[in-house]
Amino acid sequence: MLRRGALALLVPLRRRSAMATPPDRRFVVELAGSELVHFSLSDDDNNHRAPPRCFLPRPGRCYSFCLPAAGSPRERVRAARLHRLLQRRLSQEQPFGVGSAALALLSYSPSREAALERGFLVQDERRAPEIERSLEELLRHLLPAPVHLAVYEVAEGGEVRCALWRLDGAAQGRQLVRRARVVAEEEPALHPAGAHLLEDAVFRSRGAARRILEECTSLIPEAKAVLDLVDQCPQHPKKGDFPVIVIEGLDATGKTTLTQAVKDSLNAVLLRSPPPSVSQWRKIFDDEPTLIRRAFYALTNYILASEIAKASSKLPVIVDRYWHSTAAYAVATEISGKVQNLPPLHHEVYHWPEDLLKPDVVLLLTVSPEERIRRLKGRGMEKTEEETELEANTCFRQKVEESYRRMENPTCQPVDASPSREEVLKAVLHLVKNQCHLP
Ligand SMILES: Nc1ncnc2c1ncn2[C@@H]1O[C@H](COP(=O)(O)OP(=O)(O)O)[C@@H](O)[C@H]1O
Ligand SMILES: Nc1ccn([C@@H]2O[C@H](COP(=O)(O)OP(=O)(O)O)[C@@H](O)[C@H]2O)c(=O)n1
Repeated sequence: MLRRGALALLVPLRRRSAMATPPDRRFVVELAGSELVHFSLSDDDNNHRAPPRCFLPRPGRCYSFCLPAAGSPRERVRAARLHRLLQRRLSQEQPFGVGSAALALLSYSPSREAALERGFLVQDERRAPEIERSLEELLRHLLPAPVHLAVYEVAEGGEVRCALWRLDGAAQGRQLVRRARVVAEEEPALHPAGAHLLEDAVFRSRGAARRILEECTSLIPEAKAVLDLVDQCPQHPKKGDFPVIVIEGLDATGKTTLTQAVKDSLNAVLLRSPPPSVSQWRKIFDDEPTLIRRAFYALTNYILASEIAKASSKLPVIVDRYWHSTAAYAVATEISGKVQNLPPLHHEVYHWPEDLLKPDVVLLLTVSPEERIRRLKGRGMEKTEEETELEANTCFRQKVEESYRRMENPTCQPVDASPSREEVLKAVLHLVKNQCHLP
């Protein structure tokens, strides 16, 4: 049974180019442990490059396919939701999941940034015929024809060979498009998804995020409610005369505790992000692909901005998370691999949006991983999927924190939040009173 709105996904994605694999197409797959493997397909007998570090379980087999990721907001929304649906099917539904794993695959062209495609590399360690059969059936059912399915095997001598098949619609037939060797490729200077962050995950303006959620109203009814709330907010709310201080940081660094204490000490207004007016819809959007989820959080920051503008005309304002959370988690989610794969310092993705009310001070609470886990356990609350991800995935946590540290104008000023509640409060009040010229 297709999920709500999934049938609408079948609105034809942009027709794929007739050539299945343009000449300079590259692939990158993220293995367990955040290791990236870059490779390409070569049928040039003079290309004696070795196969990539192996993504092929022996004596297994692998399959891969991709969806276009670039295009209009409508095309990107449908491709993102289709990708999310496939991710669920490939990890939760029989016969997948048992003895097979679906890894995130990116297909890109070094010469054509817009040619980014997102897909999966399915590892089948048992070479089970039902995996190939079920995968083909899934692709015929969910993806607009023609679909290209690559099948990888290890040939004698350790070579990795690929057969590329073209599946035309519901008909059972498939045509062999090409056979090629799989060869290792150098890691490009910039992560292939980096150039797309600004339109796919870190929105540069209220309009850019709005255009994505507008395309969701027929698929997610709550999107309309969010858009209505955003549209009631002034376009460029002005900050009042009182200081606006934002507290940022990973889960369980002590933001909730500290912001409450600072509120009491400064007789400030405490605002949280996302604001209460939209928090009932978070679970719905947290369940969506990054493109839609981050557009939701980006828009909630604009709703929060109008609340900050009003509150800061009367009292100091302390904010628990704001735009830096949205951007840092978006970057860390979209950029696979390790910290070194993040966009470089001063990249536009770290710059505050021109049309969003800017705070006076942003403090980044930092604690050791061990202290965070202690506090997570101490909090005893149900862990969100993301917190579980953070706890399980040191690499993801490092990418979030490093993204926070790279933010500019305003920067996120690190504050050691490991000491006691009282000591952290004292240090923060000292910082804030100095920087905001408070008595
Ligand atoms: N300075 C601190 N020292 C020890 N425990 C703390 C400190 N600050 C917060 N905690 C505890 O850590 C847990 C997480 O704090 P919380 O404020 O909820 O973090 P966040 O809002 O960043 O997720 C809570 O149980 C809280 O009581
Ligand atoms: N302005 C914001 C606020 C939260 N978020 C997302 O919401 C997640 C957790 O928010 P939360 O408030 O439940 O987490 P805690 O503050 O309780 O640690 C963050 O990890 C972000 O992914 C966001 O993207 N943008």
